Amino acid sequence: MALCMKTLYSWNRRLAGELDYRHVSLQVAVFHKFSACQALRVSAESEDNLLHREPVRSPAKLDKKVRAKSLREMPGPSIISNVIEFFFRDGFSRIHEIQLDHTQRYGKIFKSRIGPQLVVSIADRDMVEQILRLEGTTPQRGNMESWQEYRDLRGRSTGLISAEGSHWLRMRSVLRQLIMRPRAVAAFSHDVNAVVADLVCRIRVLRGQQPDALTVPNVNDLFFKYAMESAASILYECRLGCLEERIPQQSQEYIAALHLMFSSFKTTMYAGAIPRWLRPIFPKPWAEFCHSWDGLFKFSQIHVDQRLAEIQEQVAAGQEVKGGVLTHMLVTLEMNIEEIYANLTELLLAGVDTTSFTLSWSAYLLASHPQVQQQIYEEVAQVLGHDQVPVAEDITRLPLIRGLVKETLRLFPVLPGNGRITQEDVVLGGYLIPKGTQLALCHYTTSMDEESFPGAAEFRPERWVRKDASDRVDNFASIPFGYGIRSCVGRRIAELEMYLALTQLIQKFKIELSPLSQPVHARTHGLLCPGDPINLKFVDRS
Ligand code: HEM
Repeated sequence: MALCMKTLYSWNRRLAGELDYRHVSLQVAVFHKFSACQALRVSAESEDNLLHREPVRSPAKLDKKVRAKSLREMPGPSIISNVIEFFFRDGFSRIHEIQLDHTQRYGKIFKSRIGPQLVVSIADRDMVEQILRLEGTTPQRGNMESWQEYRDLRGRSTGLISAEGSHWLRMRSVLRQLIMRPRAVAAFSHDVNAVVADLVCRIRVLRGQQPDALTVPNVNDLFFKYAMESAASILYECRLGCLEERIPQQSQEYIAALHLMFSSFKTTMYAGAIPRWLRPIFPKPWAEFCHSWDGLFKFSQIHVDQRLAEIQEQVAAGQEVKGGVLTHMLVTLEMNIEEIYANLTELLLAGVDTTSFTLSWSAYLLASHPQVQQQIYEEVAQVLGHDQVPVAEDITRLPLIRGLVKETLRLFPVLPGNGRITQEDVVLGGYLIPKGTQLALCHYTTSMDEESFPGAAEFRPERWVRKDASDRVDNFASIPFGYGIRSCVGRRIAELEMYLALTQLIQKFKIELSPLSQPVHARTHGLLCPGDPINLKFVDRS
């Protein structure tokens, strides 16, 4: 399955009659999308080189006695079957299902190829672990050429998602200090709770507008605004007004730019896939791609500049400068101003849809499983009573709330797959994988593995609750935030936002399916998202 982007690219190139595949610029505009597609790679080596690399004895790190097979011997779907799957059977919206299907057909390691491009998909917990544990200091996910091209064009910096090598490492170490340390993130509880309070008010307003006075239609729209507002309150240290009746113009423009980036699958895909020389003939995708980035950067710049001006005024008045993430960045200048713009842009971009889809799925799963919801409610009521507002420290006493989020992300991993480029030769599943190969880590498939998760199709948050200290519930079969040095830098922020919102929603409301709701199925639109609107009733607990 690991093929969607390549397939598309190749298709375009074939249509154009171009046969030189060597400088493929296959990239998706949005990193999360691209990871989910699992297919974007610019091979440093031609397919010939990769496929005909002679089988060798395994490298020293791996089993020395086993003779490794070459990639030529690895099974996988043919080019033509992928073209049919993706272009004639709407494969782009079923990437997660195709991942499962290909694993069943070809095994837990298989290759997909188009021309010189090759992706090796891995759908095995232990192999995923092996790869991620072998990572060096600056792991690479995949090619980010069109992101880089936009930044070069506008004289912008790369941020954490798009940067590589030592530049990435330097910025990562700054951000890690600011948003990954548990104590630093716990300090944001108050800001996030202010947004949760607005979310609760908004739910009351929205349901009041419905005939039954209970239903909130399309909860993802609401959770999108919550995720954006709460991420901005932490990162930009200000409120955007997304949960107000009338959203301020500036925030509306940002939402439009974000929607353009995320919702327009074609924009993000074709921008990277269409070769530069074809842009005069098909100008729209690249133009939309740039337009969307312009909007996202503009928004960050306005907020960063605003905070900078405030700090300058405080300094001029001899006042002490206090603040959070942005203030720290602006005062210490461990990153230059362009890097600050770029990182805030990319952090917000990465943090909104991911969190809002997970919240939507969690609410949907709770509504579909009233007994599980009751169990979690009882835990919340026991620990916090009916009106104590939770803070980060309380979450350790709410194992089922944590289990709820983990189980939601196991069933609906927002990124159903992720990418890595091998930085040295490795032997994996008996095959020699040469340095420079694009790997697709099939997280959706490993999450559904019965051996790792008995009753894998069932929603069981309690499976994540440790019975005692020796009970190991974490494993590489479900790593929704990735693993290791290049894992999600926003994980703790996302978790805080989700824990605090879900705890209060469960405390205040009984969440039920609305009769307006049809069963909701997942589809891939870059990320794994609800394929239909989720309409839920929020019934007051009191
Ligand atoms: C449910 C919510 C989220 C999920 C499931 C998620 C998942 C992921 C995953 C799987 C990766 C790739 C990790 C890897 O390659 O090993 C990633 C990277 C990243 N995420 Fe998240 N994410 C979420 C929320 C957020 C939030 C709220 C932010 C920002 C505040 C954020 C910012 C980022 C950034 C900047 C990267 C790139 C890190 C790097 O390359 O160093 N994410 N995320």
